Amino acid sequence: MVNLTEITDESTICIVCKSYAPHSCGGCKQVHYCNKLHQKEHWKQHKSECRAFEVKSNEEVGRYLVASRDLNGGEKILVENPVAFGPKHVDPTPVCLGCYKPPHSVARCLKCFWPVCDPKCPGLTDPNHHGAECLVLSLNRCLALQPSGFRYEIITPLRCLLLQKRNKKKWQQIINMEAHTNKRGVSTDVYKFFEERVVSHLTDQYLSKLEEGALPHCSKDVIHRICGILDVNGVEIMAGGDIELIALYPTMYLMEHNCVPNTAYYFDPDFRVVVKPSIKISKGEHLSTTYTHVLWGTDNRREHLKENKYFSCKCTRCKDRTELGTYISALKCHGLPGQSEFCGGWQLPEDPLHEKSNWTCDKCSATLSYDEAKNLVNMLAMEVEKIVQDRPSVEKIIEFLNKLEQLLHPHHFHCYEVKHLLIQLYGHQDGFSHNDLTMEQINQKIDICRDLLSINKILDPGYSRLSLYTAVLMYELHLALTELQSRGKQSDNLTDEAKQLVEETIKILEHEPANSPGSELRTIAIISLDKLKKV
Ligand SMILES: C[S@@+](CC[C@H](N)C(=O)[O-])C[C@H]1O[C@@H](n2cnc3c(N)ncnc32)[C@H](O)[C@@H]1O
Repeated sequence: MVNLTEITDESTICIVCKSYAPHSCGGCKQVHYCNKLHQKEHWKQHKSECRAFEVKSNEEVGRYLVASRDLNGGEKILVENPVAFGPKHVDPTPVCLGCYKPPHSVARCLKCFWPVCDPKCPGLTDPNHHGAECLVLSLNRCLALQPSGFRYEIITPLRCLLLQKRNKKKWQQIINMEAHTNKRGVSTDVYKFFEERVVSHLTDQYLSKLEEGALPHCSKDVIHRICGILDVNGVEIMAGGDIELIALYPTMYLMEHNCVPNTAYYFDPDFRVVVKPSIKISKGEHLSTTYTHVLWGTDNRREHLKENKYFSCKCTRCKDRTELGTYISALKCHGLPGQSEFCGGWQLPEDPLHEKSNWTCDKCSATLSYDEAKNLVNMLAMEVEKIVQDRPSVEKIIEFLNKLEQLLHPHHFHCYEVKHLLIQLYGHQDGFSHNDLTMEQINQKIDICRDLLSINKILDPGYSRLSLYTAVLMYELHLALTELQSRGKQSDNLTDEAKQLVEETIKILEHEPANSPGSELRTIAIISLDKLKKV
């Protein structure tokens, strides 16, 4: 029978001498020491980094983080390892459970028979990766011999459950996270979904085969709670290629949501997270991140947050009809019925914090119902999705864009997406290489890039969430400026700007995971910068 207590605990390491470190800094709890002497020795260096924030709480948000001193863009305010991580509990990517690379088509773990990259993958016996859960998965090897015997959704919940034996502190950290269980009752769709996909399968196929008392807390309620905790607090990690994982971090999860976040984060190859301010943060300000997509309109963002994170966002961007002057949700006003001339105004939600607000024009008295506005945007969403998937000719995209701009503000998120596609095809599609473009087309590409960059600057001032979008815009803008130069539009300013744009592209993509589109663009940008320097 499996003895789960035999699996060893991790130790923390002294920052000074790398030996076992049972003490942590009382201020930030982020740095560990073997003894008081090393802590004292390290204080001179540590004091400027210590205690970047404190934990506070209020009724509306629960716990949140507040800057305990003025914070500058570059500094690391939090570096921490995950308490648990693994394949996503919803739509997981099949991975080798030892190293999270794609599994080999026939290689199997020799104990539990789950797919792996190589039976000798070191992570398979490491309890911080596959080692612990392998003991439980081995209890049902017969299932692993069936073609659909691997339900990756259960892995991360199982890893969380196993912490009650392996590391009580981490177990407490997880189980104390918010799960919004009261909004995920038995009759809800979310409950039914997890009951079917995770809870029953994990219980019936594996946990029921454990010795009685091997895992004291493994009832269906506890597993549902863990699924809620992963939904509400889990952070998605792009682990290279198309692989996405999910992780729970012991402090980072306390950061509240804001639709214009003031922090950015990235992961190192061991999934340690590093959080930095993306803009200057003054003492007393709340530290925030974004739980949703920055380029969605207010209605979509708030709906997503309500459904998945169980709160109604009331941030400055959500409160403002124009979304900080970007007009990213605005529709073109077509005036009052019977009116032949356009008033030149924009239809915006009358009260964006009201779930089904009417839309009113900012110039005339024309009004749209919530449903009329929503139906129009949803109908166009399908057309935009098709265009983005099919990537038709540049001519077709321009034609579609003209149609969109008859109905929407040129900054509307649908127009944004189509324009972002257009600037990647202008200069690269057959017959539209930069050489082939007319001056009008090059100038159009330049104008679109500048316009979209100005939106990104407002909605994501520190490039924390739109790094790839921004980097593509900067790189494409540099290509268009370089083409202008090559046509004899000599100007030192153009060269300087092109160089700065490539330098910025490289910087923005600094922490992109290997083999991702971001890291590929970064490599291309490094080569381009080299060429520009030679010119
Ligand atoms: C990842 S947790 C953050 C930590 C949480 N406040 C706690 O005390 O455990 C996400 C939850 O915090 C709350 N929250 C985060 N940002 C919020 C915001 N801007 N407004 C209201 N509630 C928020 C919501 O309950 C949300 O589901």
